[in-house]
Amino acid sequence: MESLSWVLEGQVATVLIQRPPANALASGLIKEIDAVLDELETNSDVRVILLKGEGRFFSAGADIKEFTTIESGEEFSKLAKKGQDVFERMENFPKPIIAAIHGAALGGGLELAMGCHIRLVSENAKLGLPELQLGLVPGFAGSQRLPKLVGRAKAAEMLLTSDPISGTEAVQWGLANKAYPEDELFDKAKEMADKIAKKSPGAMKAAIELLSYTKDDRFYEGVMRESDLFGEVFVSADAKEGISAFVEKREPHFKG
Ligand SMILES: C/C=C/C(=O)SCCNC(=O)CCNC(=O)[C@H](O)C(C)(C)COP(=O)(O)OP(=O)(O)OC[C@H]1O[C@@H](n2cnc3c(N)ncnc32)[C@H](O)[C@@H]1OP(=O)(O)O
Repeated sequence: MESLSWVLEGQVATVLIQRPPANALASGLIKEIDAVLDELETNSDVRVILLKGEGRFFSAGADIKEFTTIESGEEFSKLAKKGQDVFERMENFPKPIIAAIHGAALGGGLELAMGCHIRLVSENAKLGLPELQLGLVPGFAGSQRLPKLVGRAKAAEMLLTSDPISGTEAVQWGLANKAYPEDELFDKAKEMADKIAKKSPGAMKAAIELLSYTKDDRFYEGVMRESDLFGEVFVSADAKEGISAFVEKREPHFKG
């Protein structure tokens, strides 16, 4: 694997995203996450998974530079579907997955974190879905998971303003479980992972299966619609402007 590694400490597998400078989720990295899940699922020494990012951020989202190489809306929708499937697999994964988020979890990075069962954050982390700043919409099920966690009004604010919230706010808003000073985050996350790892694997698997019944058919309809709209919006002139503006490090000017 190029951008992902994992190490077993006790019964906890710590998975590290290693794709400098921003741990951007290129399509290859999403496939690597899927492949790592295969390994972790069958390895009976692994009881709990702790996911974190190397460097300055957890993950700054899908790889915006890779977007410039995608030509059709269909291809873009396909990219979204792959991310949706992998993050859905994570949410239903038979072993608990904890995200330890420092720096930033933006766009696809936050969608990855929302696919985890528990989110621990640094107080100063930035969490958001800034896709509209690029002339896009979320594509990895964020449009459906975020309102379930924070409610529709706060999700609307986060989507429409593109402004991130801090780790401290994320806990107040129900998006994250606990916030810590950044230098304590990984130790605290490992402590929680070790505690959970002592539980019965069979009971943990059953508990996770039970949690999945809180999602209804509308969620899956919304996720399908999201990948369609992700592709439709991508072919607009505004999306081209938003993506170019990011690459050129300037403000976008959307004409509609
Ligand atoms: C379906 C999913 C869709 C999506 O996920 S769309 C993407 C949503 N994410 C975003 O829009 C976040 C974009 N990034 C940012 O807002 C900022 O960056 C940060 C807040 C994460 C960090 O800001 P700062 O500390 O000022 O650093 P910096 O110079 O902007 O970034 C460092 C390097 O990282 C690259 N980078 C950051 N995010 C991404 C990304 N998402 N895809 C590709 N590259 C990214 C930059 O370009 C730059 O690189 P260089 O040093 O070569 O100029």
